[in-house]
Amino acid sequence: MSQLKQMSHIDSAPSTPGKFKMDKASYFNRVRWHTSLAKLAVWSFVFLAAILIFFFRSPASSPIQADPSRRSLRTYNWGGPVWEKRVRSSARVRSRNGFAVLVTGAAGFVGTHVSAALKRRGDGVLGIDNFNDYYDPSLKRARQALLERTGVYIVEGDINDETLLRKLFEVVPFTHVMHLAAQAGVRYAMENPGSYVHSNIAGFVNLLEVCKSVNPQPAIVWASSSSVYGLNTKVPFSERDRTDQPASLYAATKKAGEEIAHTYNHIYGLSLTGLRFFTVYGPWGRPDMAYFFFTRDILKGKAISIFEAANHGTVARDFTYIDDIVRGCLGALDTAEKSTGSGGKKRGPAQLRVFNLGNTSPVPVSELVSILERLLKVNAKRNIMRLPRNGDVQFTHANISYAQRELGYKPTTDLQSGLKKFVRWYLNYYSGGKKAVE
Ligand SMILES: O=C(O)[C@H]1O[C@H](OP(=O)(O)OP(=O)(O)OC[C@H]2O[C@@H](n3ccc(=O)[nH]c3=O)[C@H](O)[C@@H]2O)[C@H](O)[C@@H](O)[C@@H]1O
Repeated sequence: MSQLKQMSHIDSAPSTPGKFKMDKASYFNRVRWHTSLAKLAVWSFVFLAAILIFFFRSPASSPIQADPSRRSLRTYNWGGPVWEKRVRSSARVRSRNGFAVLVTGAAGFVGTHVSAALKRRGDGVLGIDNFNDYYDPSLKRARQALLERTGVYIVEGDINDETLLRKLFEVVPFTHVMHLAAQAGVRYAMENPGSYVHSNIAGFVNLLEVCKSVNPQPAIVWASSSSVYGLNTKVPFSERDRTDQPASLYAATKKAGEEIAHTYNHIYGLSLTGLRFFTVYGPWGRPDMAYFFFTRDILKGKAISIFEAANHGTVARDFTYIDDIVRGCLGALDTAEKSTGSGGKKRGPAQLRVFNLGNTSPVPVSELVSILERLLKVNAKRNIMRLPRNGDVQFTHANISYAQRELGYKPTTDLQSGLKKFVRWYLNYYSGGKKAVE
């Protein structure tokens, strides 16, 4: 700065002492020099501002705009002695013969409930979740806070991050993995197909790659879906039925997951149990599911679309309450045999299972709405619509005898009782419990 001042002073000094002669060329040069300096400063500022706006733009608020590639570009902070201590402490087993379980998708609906239940009974639990914005991430943060109070730590990261997964297994020799991280939702698959491939296929393969190579290999229980039954018409759906006509890309990725599980079991001796969940609902549920947004819209006085099939055919679901699903998940973990491989090689045949976890009593969607109307004491504005061709199937109905026999699975909650608990939670969570439930 002082150098600059000095230079300009020397430049403006009269060439002949006593006579000040204006040197036009040097004056204009100086003015030009100042102007270009100002221009440079302005352009640098604009350029910097553009870069800042690009990087710190707020994320897309609607799930429809969410971009999985942007999600996968996110970097997460992990590592260091304090972090490792937290991981170890969360995964510490506190009961005799308890498990050390890595729960993927721990900030998700089922993940939160399963993690809490495992922790309650003394198992060590560590969660991992990428907190993506498919639906309101603040709900995921609230679930995280809930789990933190019970001593479950959720590592923020993606199941596609191999380095992170390897690190987790280095810090904790997990005996089990409860794999619930997934891109869920049947209809959204038409809008963002890449996110299903990213989470349900690439993410699953990455997880299995890590699991097959660690010693000891963990046993894996993971979430498949009732949607693999696709366009089947024979009910109730049995695990022995065909699953080769999926109606959505979501269903196709879950079906692919079942085949991928077969491969890793066959080649590497990984113990794998797939659970076909049937439309799980309950407190802390997913806002993209019909029972959840019907509740929100009915309360707002907004019309809801109720789907029906051709010729006024009923659309129905085998809605399954979260606590029943949690019992099924724990039953699957408790009966999972050890993986048989080591050093990335199979050493003997390993367990491979698939179970339906449903309620065995399908309820028409119109009946679901009637129950909600009674609980909320508000009449819904019903807009009856033909079932769109965007991945939905007309009905689901689980045969659960295999899970009953092998896992001791026995659902006990009917839709009316389960929705009552959901509505109570919903009103409490969103409006401070001001509205009453019958
Ligand atoms: O069972 C499963 O495997 C799947 O269950 C649900 O999928 P879905 O049964 O389609 O659940 P919702 O999206 O909540 O729909 C429930 C019912 O409401 C109907 N619906 C949905 C939306 C709407 O606007 N109107 C309407 O009538 C659907 O056709 C369906 O019959 C989940 O969203 C999937 O992630 C899960 O894998």
